[in-house]
Amino acid sequence: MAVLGALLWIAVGVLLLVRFYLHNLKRPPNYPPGPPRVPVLGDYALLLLINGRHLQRAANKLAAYYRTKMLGLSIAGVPTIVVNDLSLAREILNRRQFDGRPDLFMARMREKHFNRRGIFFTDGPAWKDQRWFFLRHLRDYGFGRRSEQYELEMEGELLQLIDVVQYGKRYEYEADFLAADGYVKCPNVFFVTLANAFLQILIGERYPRDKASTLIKSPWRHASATRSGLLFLKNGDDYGTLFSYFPWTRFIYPFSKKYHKIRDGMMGLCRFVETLLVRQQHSFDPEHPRHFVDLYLREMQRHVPSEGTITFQHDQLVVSLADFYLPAVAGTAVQLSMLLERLLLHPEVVASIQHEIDDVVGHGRLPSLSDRANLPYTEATLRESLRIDTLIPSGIVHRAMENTTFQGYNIEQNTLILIGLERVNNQPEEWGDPENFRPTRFLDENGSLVLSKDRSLPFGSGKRLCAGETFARNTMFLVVAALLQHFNLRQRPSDRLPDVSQRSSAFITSPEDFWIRFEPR
Ligand code: HEM
Repeated sequence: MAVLGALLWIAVGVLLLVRFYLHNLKRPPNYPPGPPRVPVLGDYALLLLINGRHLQRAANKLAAYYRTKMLGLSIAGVPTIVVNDLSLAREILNRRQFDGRPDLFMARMREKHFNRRGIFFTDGPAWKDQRWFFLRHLRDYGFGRRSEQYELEMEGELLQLIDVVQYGKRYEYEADFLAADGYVKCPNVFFVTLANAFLQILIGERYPRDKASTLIKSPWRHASATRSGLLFLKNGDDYGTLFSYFPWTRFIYPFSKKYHKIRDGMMGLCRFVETLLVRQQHSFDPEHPRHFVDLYLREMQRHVPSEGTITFQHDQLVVSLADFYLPAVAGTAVQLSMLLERLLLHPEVVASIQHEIDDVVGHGRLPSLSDRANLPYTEATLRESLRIDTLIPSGIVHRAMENTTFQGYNIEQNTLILIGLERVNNQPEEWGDPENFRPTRFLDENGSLVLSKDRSLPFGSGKRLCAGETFARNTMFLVVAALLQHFNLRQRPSDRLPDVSQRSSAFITSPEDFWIRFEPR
């Protein structure tokens, strides 16, 4: 009897082991090449071990080891595919089955009550309604078509920026980004300009220079809206962080520290958006919508929510607006800073841009969007910066919405899909010398811009293409052209040249904050 009992226990043990193996360790059939499945954290632990500061580069290393452009991983038991090739990336981003987003806890951390809201990390009808509404109504304000109003307002902001960097601090809060010796801190110096450009579109208001401290310093315990947003961008990661797979780890030190940075960052940003909304709601008249937020508030009134519908509600608006504010201000400021670092390393590029602007625009007025077509070298430099310094190294994670196949491999529903945008934009087979910052790669022998030469994907592609691409490109062009028309770039004599290999990467890639002087030409 005792032997029978022992045999029974052994059989149960073996069955449990087989079940554990099948569920946790065995790679799914016909799955892209990659490492064996590791229990618990899965390949996330492996990526952290290989390069914890840069998960996209860790995935590149694994892909090179397995000689594949499509790496099959398992992140805490969730099948995950990393695509590291331009044509595969284009193909997958343009297949509707891959337009989903996973329901990550990191994404839920962005909402007061941990609901899934906004545009970045939602899918299905709620995402479609939000994205459509935002783009439909922002299209006329520089998000699609050119907008006279946006361009006029931008001109005002740029004149102020030029004054700020040339004549220095006038208000106490400006000490945050203006030093007494005339040097300015990047990316902070761009926060007011970019926030005002965006807020004028959204709520028809800007913060004049004497009142712009709100955009830099927060009245609350935490950082300002933009710096709060940066906390989220610099502490989140491509895979959704550990909290997405084991939310309970947020209670355990040292993980709790990181958790609070992400959570407090997003709460700070949402609180800022809430205060903007309260002001608008007080004076809202549905008969006379004044700006985008009024149009949304009117839609909220019209929209009778059916059970389970979450579109056009207050909390949805807050997170969606945060999803626009975050890249429009924090993201664009970081991208501009990375470009300035490149320009410090390449004074010959600065000289060529200045030469072009002097020829085409002169000094009597600021460069405008009408000049863009006549400033191909400047435009090519911006494109080269977006390519070589890919802001979001793995894009925003996608989700397979149904069982399907891709390149002959089986892709299960709910597989996570990461597109190695940084790798794609720097793939040697595509670019020849991707490591060189060379704007002329986008020009022909006459110096004209050839758009077909720009195969980079800094903004993604397909239905989930960045919603702010046009706005970002236009705004960056205007800022860079205005600054280089007026100034040369100088570093402190004691500072070393930027080392772009030292940038860290989380949800976005970003350099350490640095100081620069805009010296009048
Ligand atoms: C240099 C600046 C920017 C870069 C490099 C960038 C890049 C990206 C990338 C790679 C994605 C993910 C695409 C995907 O899921 O496949 C994205 C999504 C998005 N971007 Fe941007 N972006 C920038 C600026 C902006 C601006 C200025 C805005 C709005 C004001 C914006 C709004 C969005 C939104 C709302 C999404 C989510 C789209 C969706 O899921 O449907 N971005 N961006």
